[in-house]
Amino acid sequence: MKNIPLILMGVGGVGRQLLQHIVSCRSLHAKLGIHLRVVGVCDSKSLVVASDMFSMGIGDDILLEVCRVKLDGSSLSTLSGSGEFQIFMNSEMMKKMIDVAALLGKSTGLAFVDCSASSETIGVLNQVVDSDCCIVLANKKPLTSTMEDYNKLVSHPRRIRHESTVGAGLPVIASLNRILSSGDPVHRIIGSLSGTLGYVMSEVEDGKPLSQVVKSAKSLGYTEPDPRDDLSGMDVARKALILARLLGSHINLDSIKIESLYPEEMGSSVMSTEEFLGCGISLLDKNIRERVYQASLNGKVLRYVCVIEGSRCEVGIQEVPKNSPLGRLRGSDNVLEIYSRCYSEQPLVIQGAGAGNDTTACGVLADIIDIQDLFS
Ligand SMILES: NC(=O)C1=CN([C@@H]2O[C@H](COP(=O)(O)OP(=O)(O)OC[C@H]3O[C@@H](n4cnc5c(N)ncnc54)[C@H](OP(=O)(O)O)[C@@H]3O)[C@@H](O)[C@H]2O)C=CC1
Ligand SMILES: N[C@@H](CC=O)C(=O)O
Repeated sequence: MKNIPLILMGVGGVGRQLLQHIVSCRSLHAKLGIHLRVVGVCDSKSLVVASDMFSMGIGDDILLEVCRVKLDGSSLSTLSGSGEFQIFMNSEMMKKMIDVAALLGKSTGLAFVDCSASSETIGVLNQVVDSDCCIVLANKKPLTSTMEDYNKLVSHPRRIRHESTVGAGLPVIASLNRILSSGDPVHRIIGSLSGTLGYVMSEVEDGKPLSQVVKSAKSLGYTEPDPRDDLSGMDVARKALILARLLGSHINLDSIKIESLYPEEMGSSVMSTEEFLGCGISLLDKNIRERVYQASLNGKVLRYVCVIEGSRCEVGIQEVPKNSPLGRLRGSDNVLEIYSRCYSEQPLVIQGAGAGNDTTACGVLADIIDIQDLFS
């Protein structure tokens, strides 16, 4: 049986769903000759590490209790069953993860799975690649930091997987890698890459107020922890940057033209997420309703579109024909058109659910299985 030891960072919507998938896929994975051994799980404050990380990992009953505890909003330090695991808090966490990476990385191998939404994980990830660890990301921030961080993280392409950073569970990165590795140059990507903004645009088009729709998107697990990351266009810009860098552009986030759906006065330095959702956002209802109406007069609909073409990389609202691939998009679906030498007249089109905890966690799990060859 091939053992894949892993540490999960982030047990929010996606991380919890991943743990549940890992537990429920035990017999399927056993048939494939694979065992996923979870040796550590952390959130923003605590790290739980298996006492016997070389052969046992954290038991499934405890992994499911981790999910229950986090869903209740409690701290991981309230977990029962001491002896099987140890808990490290705050500043001890990072040191412990790097120690575990040094112990397991070059012996059994170890995968760090980042399902957080934080840029604080970049420091750990940068260090554990030096211990030959693998990295699997749903979190876009590590790949959208500086070019130096990016180059370090992708320096061993076999050891990094990040399919869920763009299009959730859709095979976007894998498809692009296949095209690029065959020498077929990609010259244009256009698409709708935000499940939240796709859902928002199609629901607003159906007459619902933006403020109500964004709250639904949050409760459906589509938004970032702070939905302003979606509404500012920043989350789509991160996806665009990941794609542009994959195509070979040496650009940073500040090279991307980004249209925000809210003004600076509603930014995170001015009001909390709760204040924004409680009263700020309803002030945006009228403007978007008018824009939708104006577009409809021309037989068009609004979509939040990402365009990458040569050195041009921009994300923002466009009026598109109702009866076009972008215009027909509904709900949280993403669509991506890829134009290359082989796909010149008719693009390669990838479409489907582009957000949600289940599909995202499936994408992460498939990435972990995809690196199985690196483990014994
Ligand atoms: N939801 C979706 O449809 C998709 C999400 N993604 C990405 O998946 C990631 C997770 O999203 P989601 O689960 O919705 O987010 P949540 O906000 O639900 O969960 C985030 C988790 O990360 C933890 N965390 C925060 N800081 C750190 C840190 N420094 N170290 C370790 N853990 C930390 C949080 O801890 P605490 O509980 O203590 O706050 C929380 O458990 C995001 O990066 C998102 O962009 C990607 C594709 C689709
Ligand atoms: N908030 C994101 C989640 C996936 O990356 C989105 O809405 O697309």
